[in-house]
Amino acid sequence: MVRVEQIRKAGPSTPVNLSLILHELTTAMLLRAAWGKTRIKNMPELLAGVRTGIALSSGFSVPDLFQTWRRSVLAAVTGMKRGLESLHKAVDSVFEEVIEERMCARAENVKTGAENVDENLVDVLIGMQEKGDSVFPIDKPRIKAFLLDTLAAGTGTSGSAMEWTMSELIRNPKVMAKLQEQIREAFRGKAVVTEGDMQAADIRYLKLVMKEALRLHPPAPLLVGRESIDVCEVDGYTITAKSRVLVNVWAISQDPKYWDAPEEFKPERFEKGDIDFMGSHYEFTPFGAGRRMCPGISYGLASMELALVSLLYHFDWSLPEGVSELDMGEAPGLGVRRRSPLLLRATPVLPADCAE
Ligand code: HEM
Repeated sequence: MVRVEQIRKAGPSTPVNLSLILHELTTAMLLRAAWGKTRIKNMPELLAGVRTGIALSSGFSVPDLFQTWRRSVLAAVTGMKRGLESLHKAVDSVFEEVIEERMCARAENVKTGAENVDENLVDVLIGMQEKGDSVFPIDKPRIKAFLLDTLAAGTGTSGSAMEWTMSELIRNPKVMAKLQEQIREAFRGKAVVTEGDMQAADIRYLKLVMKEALRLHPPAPLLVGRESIDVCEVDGYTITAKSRVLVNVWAISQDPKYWDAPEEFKPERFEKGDIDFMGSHYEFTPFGAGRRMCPGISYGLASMELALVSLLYHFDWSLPEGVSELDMGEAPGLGVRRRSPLLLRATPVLPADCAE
């Protein structure tokens, strides 16, 4: 799971770039689930294209302010059209190759009568295309759009959630110590912690820590933009029909109207009460709400739990020598990423030590 060996190799005195490790990990995990491999050719181009797509599809853009023919003219003038075309060029050939490869593998399996034991998301989508669904027909462009959506929505978000959680734990050593104690107690003596171990253990404090990190650092702070269907009034402002609406989850989840000492990292605030992130408590919606709510919530939470447990079970974490305070600044942009990479020292803790 987490590159425990890679981190261990760095030794306790060399800081590891945890931001990089976590983002590579989430991308590799998603690629494996989506199309069955963790590395592909043109990977940097693909990931750069995905980032461009996120930037172009989120936030404010001048063409959005107009609803007439001016929108398409402005899209050309402001470079938005050019950006979308280069994004298409970067990602389309990669997706084309992946789909072709899986189609050949499926055809080969049919020919030889072999079972597809490693079925992945692309296989499932091709299967749906072959069956033909009259209500929700799937064709190749839709498969590509689905892959792009999953890659864009599922990698940066999980990686960012993990790196902010580790950042808050470093800043709050008592919380880190309490969590590590529970994790090491739950998995006493195990050489590695597996998904099965995690399900059996159900470490409640970890869930509270993750909730609190997502409250302070929601990875998609403005959610996915909505369009109003009818004219409506909010706080005395008239919102016309077909307006682009952005919901500022970041501000809402730090609003003192709903949260006591909102700027403090206090996982215990979730101990009592039933606030969860399933979209029915509007003061806390890091995964959004309603029909466009994150469909990857279970996958995202499970991978976050497993990565955090591995990091906290196997290592003690500290700031690099000579650094007394962690930079908690956010990078400009619409995803809330750290301004500087998270560099930390990792001191290995042997499973045998956890059994003491
Ligand atoms: C901690 C991790 C994650 C967080 C915090 C997160 C958060 C979100 C949020 C806030 C939205 C927008 C919801 C709305 O507007 O109501 C969203 C949409 C989405 N998420 Fe996630 N997500 C995470 C992980 C994932 C993963 C791992 C996947 C895929 C495996 C995924 C797939 C998607 C998809 C496909 C959408 C819909 C995009 C669209 O509507 O076009 N997410 N996510």
